[in-house]
Amino acid sequence: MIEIDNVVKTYRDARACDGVSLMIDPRTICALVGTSGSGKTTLLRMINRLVQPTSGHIRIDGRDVMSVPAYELRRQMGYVIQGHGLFPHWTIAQNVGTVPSLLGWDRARIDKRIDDLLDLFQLDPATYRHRMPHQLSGGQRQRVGVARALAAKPNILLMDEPFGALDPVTRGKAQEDLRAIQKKFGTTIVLVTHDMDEAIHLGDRIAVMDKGHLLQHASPAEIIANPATDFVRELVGTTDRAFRLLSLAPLGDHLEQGKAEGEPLDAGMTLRTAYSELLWSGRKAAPVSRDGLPVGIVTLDGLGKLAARP
Ligand SMILES: Nc1ncnc2c1ncn2[C@@H]1O[C@H](COP(=O)(O)OP(=O)(O)OP(=O)(O)O)[C@@H](O)[C@H]1O
Repeated sequence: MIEIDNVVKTYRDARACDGVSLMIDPRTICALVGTSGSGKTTLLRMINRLVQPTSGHIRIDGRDVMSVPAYELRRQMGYVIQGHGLFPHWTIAQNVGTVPSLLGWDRARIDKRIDDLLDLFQLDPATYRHRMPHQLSGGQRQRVGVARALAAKPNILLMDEPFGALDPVTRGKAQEDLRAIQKKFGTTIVLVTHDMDEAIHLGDRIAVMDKGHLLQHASPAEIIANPATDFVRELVGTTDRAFRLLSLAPLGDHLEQGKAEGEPLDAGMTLRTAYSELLWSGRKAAPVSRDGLPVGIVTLDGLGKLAARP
C-alpha cells in the first residue's frame, strides 16, 4: 500500500503538488494523468525520494519513506523513465544486472535473472546479452529499461512516460507486455502518462491532476462516466467516451444467448473491437467462441446498450 498523505511540494515560485492525498492499493496500476506541469512527475519522484516533500507524508506499508535511507528505498523500487535511461557504455546484461550487482547477489544468480528477464521480454539472451544499447531499436531499449527496473524483483515500479517515445504499434505491444508482467509478478505500478487512452487501458485506477491538485481518483469506467470536474471531462474527451467504455471489458464478460451466423468472434477481444468487427462485416450479430468452442453470441443492440451513458 502506498499512502500519499496531504503532500505539498513548493518550489520558489510554484506549488508543484498542493495537498495531494491518495491511496494506491498493492498489486494495482495507478495511472497519473494531467496536462504538462500539473505535478505528476514531482509526485512520482517523491515516492522514491528523488524529490523531498515540503510537507505531508508518503508511507509504504505504513513506513514513512523519509525514514528509509534513499539508496535502500530506490533499490526496493523500480524506476523507468522516458528514453529508457540505459547506461550507454554498458552491455545489455550489465544494464539489466545493475541493481542485483549493487545488492551483492552472486554471479550465477545475477546471470540467471538477466537471462530470465530477457526471455520474458522476448529478447533472446544469446543474441542480446552482449550488445550495447545503441545496437537495439527504440522499442527493444525500452523493454530493457523495464527489465532493468524489475531485476531485483521490486514490489513497486515507478514509471514516468515510459512509452512516450514509441510508435503506436510498438507502444501497444509494450503496454500488453507490461500488463502481463504486472499480473504475473503482482507489482504495484505508478505510471505517469499524458495519454488518456494509455491510462484507461492500463490503469486499475486513474488519478487526474491539474495545477498541483488531485481532481479525481477513480476507476477508468467511473472517470469516463462521471468526471468530477469540467477539466476531467475535457481530458477524457466527450466525442469517443462510448467507445472508451466499450474498450474496458472483454467480449466474454457480456455474452448473449441465441443464434448468429458467420465467422465467430473471439471472446478475448474487447467489446470495442467486437463492435467494429460487426460494423465491418455488416452483421447485426455474430457467434462468439473461446478456444474454438462456441460460448454465446454478441449483437449490435446489446453493444449499443453497454456503450450508453451508465
Ligand atoms: N526543480 C524544479 N524547480 C523549480 N520548479 C520546478 C522543478 N521541478 C518542477 N517544477 C515546477 O513544478 C510544476 C510541476 O512540474 P512536474 O514536472 O511535476 O509536472 P508534470 O505534470 O510532470 O509535467 P510534464 O507532463 O510536462 O512532465 C511545474 O510548474 C514545474 O515548472
